[in-house]
Amino acid sequence: MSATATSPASAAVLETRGLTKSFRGFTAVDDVDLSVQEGHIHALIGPNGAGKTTVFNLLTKFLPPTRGEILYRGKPITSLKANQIARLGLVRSFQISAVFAHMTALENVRVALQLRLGTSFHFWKSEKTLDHLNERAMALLDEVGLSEYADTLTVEMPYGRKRALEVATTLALDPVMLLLDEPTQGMGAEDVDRIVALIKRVSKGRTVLMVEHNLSVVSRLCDRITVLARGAVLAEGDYASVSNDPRVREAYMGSAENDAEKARASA
Ligand SMILES: Nc1ncnc2c1ncn2[C@@H]1O[C@H](COP(=O)(O)OP(=O)(O)OP(=O)(O)O)[C@@H](O)[C@H]1O
Repeated sequence: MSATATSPASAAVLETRGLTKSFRGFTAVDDVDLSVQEGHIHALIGPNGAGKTTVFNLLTKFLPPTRGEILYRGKPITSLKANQIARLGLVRSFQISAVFAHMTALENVRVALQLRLGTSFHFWKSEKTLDHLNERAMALLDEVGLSEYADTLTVEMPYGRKRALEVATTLALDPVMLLLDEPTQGMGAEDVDRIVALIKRVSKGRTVLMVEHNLSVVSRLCDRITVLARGAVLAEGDYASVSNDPRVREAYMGSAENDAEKARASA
């Protein structure tokens, strides 16, 4: 989606300016300027230790920055807490703890819907309200392809399906923007394909920022990619441009060499 000529800044949903995080003198994230455009699926990639998780944790308020600013639709949100940005529509997904193992898939989505509505217990005693909730929860399960798992205990669901359930519980919060932390981590090829299709589907009308190691997933899904190396932005662009960038190739190779060196040293 391109910015209009008159208001180029207004198309950014999430931005950072000079975002920096130091851990006892070690700068893990160094002066990062990021701009995620409305409607994009944007990936944060980079070799091991590049600072991806730290940036993600800063954006989702799991960590406070040492310096810099975070803006949502042009307004500073640097000092807001995770629940406050969730209320603005910025919702983090893919935390396996976000679903309750001993509840069914349907119950999990219903709890997420109740959390969003946040109304009193008394309110939930109405049969009509409960019916409405069940309907909405079933629709969300259907959206992520889990209708047939509605009455299955989460603990008994295959790993890939649990992650799809997390997407359903996230959608229950009605996000404007989804923040996904390694959505295909630990998955086999079949589950990866399913999650790719799912992210494509649920990204319609939304903005997505994801940290992802699997470059094939990134190439299939993402409109824009920011490559981090040693805490700083090394390159940015679409998949073709960043994957052909010699600096990006070198950063990945360098990290592979470092890993090999570490492995040799510890052998
Ligand atoms: N709490 C912390 N205390 C000290 N150093 C940290 C902390 N968290 C991260 N780091 C360091 O910051 C750097 C960036 O780490 P981060 O986990 O953000 O990288 P990453 O790109 O997500 O890596 P990976 O792909 O391996 O998950 C690393 O050198 C890491 O050791």
